Amino acid sequence: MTANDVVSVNNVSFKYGHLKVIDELSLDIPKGQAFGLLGPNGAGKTTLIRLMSGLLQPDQGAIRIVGEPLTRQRSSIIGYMPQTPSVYQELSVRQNVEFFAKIYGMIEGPRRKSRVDEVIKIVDLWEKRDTSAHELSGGMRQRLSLACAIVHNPPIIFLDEPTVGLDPELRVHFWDYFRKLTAAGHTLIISSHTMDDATHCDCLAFLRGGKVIARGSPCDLIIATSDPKANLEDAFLYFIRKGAENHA
Ligand SMILES: Nc1ncnc2c1ncn2[C@@H]1O[C@H](COP(=O)(O)OP(=O)(O)OP(=O)(O)O)[C@@H](O)[C@H]1O
Repeated sequence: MTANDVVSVNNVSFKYGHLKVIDELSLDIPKGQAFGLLGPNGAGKTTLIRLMSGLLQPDQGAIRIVGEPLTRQRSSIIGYMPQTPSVYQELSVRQNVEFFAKIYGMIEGPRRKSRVDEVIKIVDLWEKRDTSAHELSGGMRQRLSLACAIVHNPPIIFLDEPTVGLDPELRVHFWDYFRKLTAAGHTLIISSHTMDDATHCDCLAFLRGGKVIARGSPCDLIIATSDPKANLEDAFLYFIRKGAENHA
C-alpha cells in the first residue's frame, strides 16, 4: 500500500455458507483512477464491491478506506451504485435523490437543493424529475441510481456494472461523466464483464474464482501476451492459461 492508495484490501477471504467466493485476495487502488474489476459471471466482483463498501464483512483479512476501516460515521466518503438499481419505485426522481442526500447526511437547505438539481441534470433526467421511478425505463432507472450514489459528492465511488443494459449513446455519456469525476480526483471502482468498459479504465484487475489473476493498465495487460493482435479478451484468457500452467 502507498500513500496514494485510497482502498486497500489485505488478504481478504469471504464465504457464503460453505462457498468460498473471495480467496485471500489483496488489492490496492490508487486515488483518482477509474479502476476496473473484470471477470466472468460468478468471479466474485459484486461480493468484492460489497466487501469494500462495508455491506459485507470479511471472514479473514482487512479492508481500509483512506487508511481506516469503513465505519458508519465515515460511510459518506463512499458512494455505491448496486448492480440492480435500488430506488424507491413510488417516489419521484427528485424525491429519490433527496432521500439519498438526506441519508448521506446532507443538511437540508439551498445547497442540498442545488446539488440535487445538479445531479438530476448530470444524469439527464431533468425532464423526468417529477416522474415516479416505476414509470421510468430501465436505462433511466439506472441513471437515477447513479444520481443517488453521487449526490453527496463522495471521493470514492463503487459502481457495480453501471453500464449493463445501456444503449451505446448512454454508455458514452456515462463514461464522459466518469472521466470528469476522475479528472476532479474522485476514484471509481467499476465492476464489469464487458471489454468496452475495460478499455476505458486506467487500471484493471482480472478476477477469477475470487482471486486477482492479473493487474495492470489495459495496455500493459495486452503487451504481456506478446501477441501484437491481442485484445483485452485475449489478455484475460492468456492470464487464465498462465495461472493453470503455474499450478500444473
Ligand atoms: N447472497 C448469496 N448467497 C449465496 N451465494 C451467493 C450470494 N451472492 C453471490 N453468491 C455466489 O457467489 C459467487 C460470486 O458471486 P458474485 O455476484 O460476487 O459474482 P460476480 O463476479 O459479480 O458475477 P456476475 O458477473 O454474474 O454479476 C457466485 O458463485 C454466486 O452464486
